[in-house]
Amino acid sequence: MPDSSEDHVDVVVLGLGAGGEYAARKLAEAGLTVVGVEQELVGGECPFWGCTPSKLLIHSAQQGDDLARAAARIREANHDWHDDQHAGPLEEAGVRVVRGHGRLAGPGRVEVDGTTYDARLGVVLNSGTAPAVPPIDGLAGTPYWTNRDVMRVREVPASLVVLGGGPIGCELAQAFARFGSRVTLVEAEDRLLGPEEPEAAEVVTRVLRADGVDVRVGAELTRVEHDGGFVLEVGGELLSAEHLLVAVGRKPHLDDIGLETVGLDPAQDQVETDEHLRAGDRLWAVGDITGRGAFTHVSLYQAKVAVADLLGADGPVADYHAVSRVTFTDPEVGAVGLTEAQARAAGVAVGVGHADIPRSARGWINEADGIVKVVADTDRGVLVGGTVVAPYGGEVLGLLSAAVHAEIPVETLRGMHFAYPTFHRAIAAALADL
Ligand SMILES: Cc1cc2nc3c(=O)[nH]c(=O)nc-3n(C[C@H](O)[C@H](O)[C@H](O)COP(=O)(O)OP(=O)(O)OC[C@H]3O[C@@H](n4cnc5c(N)ncnc54)[C@H](O)[C@@H]3O)c2cc1C
Ligand SMILES: NC(=O)c1ccc[n+]([C@@H]2O[C@H](COP(=O)([O-])OP(=O)(O)OC[C@H]3O[C@@H](n4cnc5c(N)ncnc54)[C@H](O)[C@@H]3O)[C@@H](O)[C@H]2O)c1
Repeated sequence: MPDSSEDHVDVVVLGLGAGGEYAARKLAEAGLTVVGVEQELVGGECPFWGCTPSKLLIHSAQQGDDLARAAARIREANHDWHDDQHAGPLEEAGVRVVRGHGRLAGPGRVEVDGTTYDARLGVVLNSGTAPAVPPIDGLAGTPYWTNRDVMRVREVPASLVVLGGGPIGCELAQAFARFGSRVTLVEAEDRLLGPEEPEAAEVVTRVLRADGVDVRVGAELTRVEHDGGFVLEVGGELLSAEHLLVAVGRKPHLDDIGLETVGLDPAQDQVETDEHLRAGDRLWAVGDITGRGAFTHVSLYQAKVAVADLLGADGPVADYHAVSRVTFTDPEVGAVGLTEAQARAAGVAVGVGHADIPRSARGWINEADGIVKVVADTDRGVLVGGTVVAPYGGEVLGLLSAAVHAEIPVETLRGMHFAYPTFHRAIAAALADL
């Protein structure tokens, strides 16, 4: 048996996260020979350690279920961390799923365990990210949790320190507080959910505190010790906790995939792509590694664009002016497009409108906290961004997403019928405030 072999195919998809899985299936269904390379579980982070299990934890915590029920539903949803429900449909569509670590080996070429796949049309890179772990004194070697570990937890820790006040930290701090843990949330910057509107961060800070979370912003974790439990030095103070969850961002899988063989820098933290998601000669990139928003729906959106390009179809080009995102705290933080600060930095003639959810009829009835904020381009008379913090804020966001995406004139939006008494009616108040 030779040590190495070569195989000729139409397309190799390197990494089968959300976008890679979609692209591989669609390209195979279009009649191409497709190899999909995956080193862990087909489907990637979202179904096994990301979106789905975290939302199951959050839902159970909100319902007042115990953690054991959430844990059982997580195992049921992801088949006990088996990827049969992802790999099976791919193989049925004709994708050859190759298990192992893939590396680019020149334009259109991918090497996996001694076999080189030469892809006539090219390679779709979807290698995604892993949890980032900061170089904090004493942290390495302790049994800290990342999002990978926390989805397997079956017993509520008496106390939990969450490091990082981004979406993962805020969502899980609230869920564990509601399960009964004593939670401390430690954020280095001066507010939670840094990239989102400060008004949204204020609400989230308030509701987390109301849930009993000790929210510490502008706080630095400088030293970690573990001896049965954790002892953590935060701003000179010693905190003890049964567990520590590290949620300080993501590290892209880019340094060990042969980027240098296609003329790209393996030390870069994202892959530049054009409007067709092309990243180089016979190379496309989709998902978190493109730096266009680390969200499943962005990965899927990009994969659709890349597939159209690979098939030579007169398909859509990638457009990011109305990227939506939701942080699934209670209340949810839904946002689309630019924040006020981003719009000002982009030189937009900014107009801003606010509404407070508690002052709306539905907010008062439901005793709900939250805000609506809309950001307009006053020269063009359209919204360029919007944020809704409200119960079902991610659903209410749909109206603002359509408005920003389709550039519906503000005057047209103001003329709509807004049903009474709904949360989305607060958008009318924010538009009136512009
Ligand atoms: C806790 C958590 C909650 C989240 N919640 C949400 C949410 O509610 N909504 C939302 O939109 N997003 C959410 N996200 C983000 C979402 O999970 C990602 O944006 C999504 O997974 C898309 O990632 P991706 O397509 O870039 O690839 P990934 O899911 O990262 O998958 C990449 C795949 O490539 C494989 N791979 C990497 N390198 C190689 C190699 N060299 N050879 C072979 N295989 C390789 C990996 O094993 C992996 O399976 C959450 C993330 C986390 C961690
Ligand atoms: N609902 C959703 O869509 C959802 C949910 C979870 C995660 N995600 C995605 O996953 C990605 C990762 O999420 P995340 O929350 O880990 O990352 P993040 O980068 O969004 O937030 C990390 C936070 O940790 C803080 N931080 C960094 N180093 C720190 C330190 N040493 N001490 C204290 N704080 C520190 C940062 O200031 C930041 O606020 C995000 O980009 C997000 O897009 C999405």
